[in-house]
Amino acid sequence: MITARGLARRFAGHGRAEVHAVRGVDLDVEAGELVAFLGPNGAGKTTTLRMLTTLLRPTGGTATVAGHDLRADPAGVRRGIGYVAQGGGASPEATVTGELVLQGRLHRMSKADAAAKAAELSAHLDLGGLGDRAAKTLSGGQRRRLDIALGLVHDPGLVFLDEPSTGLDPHSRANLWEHIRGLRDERGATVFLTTHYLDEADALADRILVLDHGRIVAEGSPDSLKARISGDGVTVGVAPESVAATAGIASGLPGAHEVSTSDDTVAFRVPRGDTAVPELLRLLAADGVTLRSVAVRRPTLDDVFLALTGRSLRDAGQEAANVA
Ligand SMILES: Nc1ncnc2c1ncn2[C@@H]1O[C@H](COP(=O)(O)OP(=O)(O)OP(=O)(O)O)[C@@H](O)[C@H]1O
Repeated sequence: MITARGLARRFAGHGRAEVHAVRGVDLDVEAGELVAFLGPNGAGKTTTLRMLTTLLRPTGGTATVAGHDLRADPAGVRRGIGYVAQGGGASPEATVTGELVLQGRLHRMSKADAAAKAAELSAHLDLGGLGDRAAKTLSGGQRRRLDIALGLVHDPGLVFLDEPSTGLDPHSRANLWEHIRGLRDERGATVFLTTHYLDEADALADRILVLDHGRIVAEGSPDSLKARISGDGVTVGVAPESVAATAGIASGLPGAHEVSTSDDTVAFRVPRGDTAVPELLRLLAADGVTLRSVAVRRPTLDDVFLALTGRSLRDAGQEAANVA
C-alpha cells in the first residue's frame, strides 16, 4: 500500500540553518496493516505524512502510495487515500450531515449517493442523532469522529490519521481507538497514523516505526520492540542501611543486570520478574533484611525509546527542531 525509499524533506532556514525535517525514510506498508509512526514533537511525523498524502513535495526520494507514484501521479494517490489532519477539516458552522454530504459532492457523488454515504458513515462512527448539530457544538471525541468520517466519504483503501487522539479525555480516546480498529477490521482499510503517545501505538498498531530527528530508528510490533529491552524492571524499597546488602543479593539472582541503587531503593532487571521476586524475598528474609516495597514493571515503549536514543520520549518532545 505504501512503498517509500529515501523520502526526505528540507525546509529553507530563512537566514538560519536549513531544517532537515525528514532525512531519508524507507517504508513498506502492506494492505490491511495498522501502522503507527511514533516519535516526539518535531521528529518529522507530520512532514512525512504530508509528503505521502501529496500535500508537500519531497526534496528527495521516491514513493508509491495506494498504487500510484507520488511524483508522477499525485491525483491518483489522492483518489486512493483518506487524510485526517491534526486540526480536522470540518467547518464550525456546518452541520454534521451537511458537511458529510458536501464532502460526497466534492467527490462527484450524486445528491442521493452522498446522502446515503453520510447516513452510513454517521452510523458507523456513532454520529447518529447528531446530523443536524453544528460541528462547533460537538464534543472533542464527536468532532474527531466527524473528521474521520469526512476522510472516508470516498471509501479510500488507505487512511492517514495525524495525531488522532490529541486533546481527548481518556474515555473519548478509548472510544476513538475502537473506531480506528473498526476502519481496518470492518471497512478493510489500511491505516497509517502518527502519534506521540506510547499507549496509543501500543494499543492500536500491528507495527510501529519509531521516528527520531527525521529518521526511523526502530521498527517492529509493540511486543518485539519491547523485547529489545531485556527483561522486567524490579525495584525494591529497603532501609538505607540495607541497600548495599540488597544490591549484593539482587546481583546474584540468575540473569540480573543493570543493578542500581538510590538512598533507599535497589533497581535491577531480570529475565522474568515473576520468578525472580519470590527468590529475592526468600534471600532477603534469610539475610534479615526487611522489605518496605517491591514493584515489578514490564518494559514499556518508553524504555525502548530511551534505550534507542538515550532520551525519554516525553523529554525528547521538549527539544528544539532538527536544525542541520
Ligand atoms: N514549513 C516549515 N518550515 C520550516 N520548518 C518546518 C516546516 N514544517 C515543519 N518544520 C520543521 O520540521 C521538523 C519536523 O516537523 P514535523 O511537524 O514533521 O514534526 P512532528 O513529528 O509531526 O511533530 P508534532 O508531533 O509536533 O506534530 C520540525 O523541526 C519543524 O519545526
